[in-house]
Amino acid sequence: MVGIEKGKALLDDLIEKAGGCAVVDGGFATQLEWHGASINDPLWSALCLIKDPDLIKRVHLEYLEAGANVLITSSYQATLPGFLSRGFSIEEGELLLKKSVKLAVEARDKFWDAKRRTPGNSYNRALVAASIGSYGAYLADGSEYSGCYGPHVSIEKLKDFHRRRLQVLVEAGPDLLAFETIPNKLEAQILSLEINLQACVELLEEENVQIPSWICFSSVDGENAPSGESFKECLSIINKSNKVAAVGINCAPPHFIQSLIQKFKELTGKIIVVYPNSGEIWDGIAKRWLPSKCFDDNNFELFATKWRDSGAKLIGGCCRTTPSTIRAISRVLRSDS
Ligand SMILES: C[S+](C)CC[C@H](N)C(=O)O
Ligand SMILES: N[C@@H](CCS)C(=O)O
Ligand SMILES: [Zn+2]
Repeated sequence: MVGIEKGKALLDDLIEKAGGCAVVDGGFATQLEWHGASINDPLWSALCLIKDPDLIKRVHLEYLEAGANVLITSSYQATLPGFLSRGFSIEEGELLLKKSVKLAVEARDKFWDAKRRTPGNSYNRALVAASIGSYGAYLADGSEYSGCYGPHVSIEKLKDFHRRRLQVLVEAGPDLLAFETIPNKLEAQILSLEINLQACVELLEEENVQIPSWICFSSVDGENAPSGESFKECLSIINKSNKVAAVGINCAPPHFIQSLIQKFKELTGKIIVVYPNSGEIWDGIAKRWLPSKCFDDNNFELFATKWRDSGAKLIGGCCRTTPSTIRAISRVLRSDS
């Protein structure tokens, strides 16, 4: 087995060994902030790649200790234009992107080595998913939750935005790519193969990416992508790509998840991945989380089994969830698998 099939087998194996449902980590930026990192910045969590890489590794280790089977890298808002605007050269920006994968791989390997030395352990090595935040994340105006990219954003522009970062992250050697908070069909479209759609010869195909991806959407109404486009439309495009192993929802309120899993089950045969936020709402202008209908760790524990029973095979948390949330999810999924 080679290339993409080998990568998919690695993911299937992880899920199987985890008892049918593997655990994704939780809010990465949230935990950085809990440790005192100041990330109110256009680079958001990626600022720590410059300022405090040791903290990034520490947070990855905390999520592994909490039971995460998949680590998502610190590259959500790490982009070459973002680094260039801070005075870095292209080469330096590319090194920062690579560093995001390196830090997660080092944490994963350190944790795995320690576990392997424990007699009688049945620990399975975690996978590293390189985060690729949406164009809206880079814009840093909250548009990953609205899908409003304005009239001048074409498929070509989005492909140009994603292409080099995708190449660099793949070269750094993660196990998976995690496209996060995709808010509209146009952006999903560039990530998968749909030869007959507009000018779109899709990026994963063009770049002949040999590791599997997941594509996760945000949602603000619990039924559609934030742009208002239906998930039926979005998934019909993604379903045609063999490069995409899993689809799902991230950073949406947790009370939307159950019905969205049921909807996705009807629309795709791909692995379903869900990692909602706490239910708080991001105010992209004020740059802060507003309280709303929230889940605490007990709710996550209660709902994780329901989400698994509905068909999700990768479950974790996104913004405003912490290692304690992941510990609760991991404990409940392990105890009755
Ligand atoms: C997942 S959101 C909370 C990340 C931050 C956002 N892109 C911003 O920069 O405002
Ligand atoms: N994985 C991202 C958040 C996506 S909304 C991070 O915490 O950096
Ligand atoms: Zn999030």
